[in-house]
Amino acid sequence: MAGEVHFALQKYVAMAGCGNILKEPGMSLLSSTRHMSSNTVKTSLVLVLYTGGTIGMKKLNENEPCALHLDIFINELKRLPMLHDDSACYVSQGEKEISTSQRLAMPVSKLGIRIMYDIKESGKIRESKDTCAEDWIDVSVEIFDNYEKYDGFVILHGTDTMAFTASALSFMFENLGKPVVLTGAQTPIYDELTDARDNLCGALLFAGQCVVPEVMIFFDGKLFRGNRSTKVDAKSYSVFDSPSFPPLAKLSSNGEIEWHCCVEKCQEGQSFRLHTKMSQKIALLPMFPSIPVEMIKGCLEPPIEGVVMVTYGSGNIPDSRTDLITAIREAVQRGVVIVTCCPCRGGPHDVSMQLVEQGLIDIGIVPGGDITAEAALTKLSFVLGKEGLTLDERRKVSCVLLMGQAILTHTM
Ligand SMILES: NC(=O)C[C@H](N)C(=O)O
Repeated sequence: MAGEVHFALQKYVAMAGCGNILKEPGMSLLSSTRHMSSNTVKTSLVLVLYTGGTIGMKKLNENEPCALHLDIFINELKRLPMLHDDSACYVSQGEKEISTSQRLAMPVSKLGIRIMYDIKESGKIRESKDTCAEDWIDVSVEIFDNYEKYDGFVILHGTDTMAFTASALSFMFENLGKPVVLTGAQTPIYDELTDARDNLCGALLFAGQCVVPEVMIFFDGKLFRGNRSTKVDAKSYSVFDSPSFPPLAKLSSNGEIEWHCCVEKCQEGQSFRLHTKMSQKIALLPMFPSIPVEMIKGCLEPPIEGVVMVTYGSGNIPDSRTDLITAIREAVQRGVVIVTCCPCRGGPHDVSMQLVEQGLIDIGIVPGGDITAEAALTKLSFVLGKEGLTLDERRKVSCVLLMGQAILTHTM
């Protein structure tokens, strides 16, 4: 079991503000690409998994609500020159076509690469408000089953729960060596004014021509680390942000990519693995002044095995409340893993937070540092779904920053 936990530590590390080291891995993608269509134009192949969301919503009939139709979506893409170049010659070199997909080809990019892509439905097609762990499993299995065949993956997803899916996948994939980029839109691709076309183009460009071996979200010109992202705006095109981590890269209007983070490649020779056991015995507990102890007790009761406690201010809980602390201690002694998350920007990075964190540790709570609620919940779900971990290992793996020491660096 210790070995299983260790994989994550060895995977790769991304550091903020280290300049552009992705040129190297990017080149290695090109040289390893299996799909060369001619001597001059290099090609890569991306699988687009369509799960639903506003990006594909279409009203077919006045009296009916908007619905999602993959065929109509693909026909729309074929009409858009930035997303399909009909004149492109794309010979599949003997590779078998998947029956439910249709291959499209982007125009040759600034880097001289022709990105070709297949589109396929994944799981139940729906708005993302209804997404659940089964959908994460469906889409992860699609990627796992098609891993060798494609150079990168794009997941079309509704925005409401995109950060949950991105976070969950980042934990479920072990030793991922190819880019997985989630995107969607504020308005359908069929609208005259829409972010859908730019978002899909950008996601394809990153998935098809860069080696960034992680799960990411591309939106409004920015590429975010998936498990650092959160939905912050329901109206503007800047839907996502990663509050405690800079965007990995930005795509400028002239198609140039500006990298902000270094991303190291995953361990050579380690095979890609998928973990699909996700516990649903988890809960989210928001702290607020005068919170009734009954609410805390109710939230910590069996069958719940893990709780993400949303702290207030710079990461505090009302720890002068003995009724509350007693309830928490009892739950911790029963084996419940309690991890904090703090919605306040910069909160847990404050030096004084070391004292707060020490106080939380003394009570038995795992300080989650600057983890997002989405990442904390999905990480807990992943950790509690893992068989054979001791309680101590569960707590250690759930923790992001334990006394300043980074644990599971790759995932956060
Ligand atoms: N813009 C969107 O995609 C929102 C939509 N309700 C969803 O999450 O499916």
